[in-house]
Amino acid sequence: MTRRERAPCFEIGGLTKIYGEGEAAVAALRGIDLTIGDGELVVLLGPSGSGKSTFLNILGGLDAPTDGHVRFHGADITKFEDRDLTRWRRDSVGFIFQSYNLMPGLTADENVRLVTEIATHPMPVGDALAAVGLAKRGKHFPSELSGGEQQRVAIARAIAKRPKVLLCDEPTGALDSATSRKVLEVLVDVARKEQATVIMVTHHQGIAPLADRVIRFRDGQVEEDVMNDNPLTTAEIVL
Ligand SMILES: Nc1ncnc2c1ncn2[C@@H]1O[C@H](COP(=O)(O)OP(=O)(O)OP(=O)(O)O)[C@@H](O)[C@H]1O
Repeated sequence: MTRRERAPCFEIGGLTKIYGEGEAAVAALRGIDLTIGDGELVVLLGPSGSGKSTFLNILGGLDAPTDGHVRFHGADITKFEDRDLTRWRRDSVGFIFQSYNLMPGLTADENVRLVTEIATHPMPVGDALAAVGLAKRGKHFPSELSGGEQQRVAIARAIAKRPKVLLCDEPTGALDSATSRKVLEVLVDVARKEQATVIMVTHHQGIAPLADRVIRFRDGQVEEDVMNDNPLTTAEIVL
């Protein structure tokens, strides 16, 4: 599907984030204008400190901008009361981080259940683990799983609530290339099947050809924004 055919998921305008004040002020985002379509798979690249994580955190309602708007299906999430923002985040957004953030004292099943118990339309825990190829590992604790398996549990946890949006910050940052490929395959596969909008921050240029669109940040601004009408599969990319 091309950009013209997609309904807008996020409409972002004048997005600005300044941390600190006076001499210590750091401008992390300097007026970002972007429209991201429903179901789009976006890879976000850019040097360290260019504002990628800040952008992702604001889109996911984890941080507030200094100025600008973020409309999600028409509603400006930056204007939401805390309670509405929390509910929106809980219902609509799945996060996947480089550090898997699993609860070490809970099994894979229990880690996923933490989310399904509070979600509005969750999938069964077993289905979420099956979707990431870990149907038989539900009774295992994180310490009994490899890094790639732990990240797949984190993906299962993120997709189990059937989020409209998946925000991924360096999801393969801690993984070797073979494991990265497996994790990306699961991520892309479930995102396409569930028709989630996926925004993936990475330092790894090799991941970019997977995306429908590649956006590059520099100094808190969009330096480049390129559509890709023929994304490669995870088997085809060079990692
Ligand atoms: N809580 C904070 N307080 C002050 N400055 C911050 C804070 N968070 C981020 N920054 C600054 O904002 C700028 C953008 O940071 P951000 O983490 O968004 O960049 P990034 O592109 O994700 O970097 P990396 O690739 O290294 O993760 C950086 O200069 C950073 O030092």
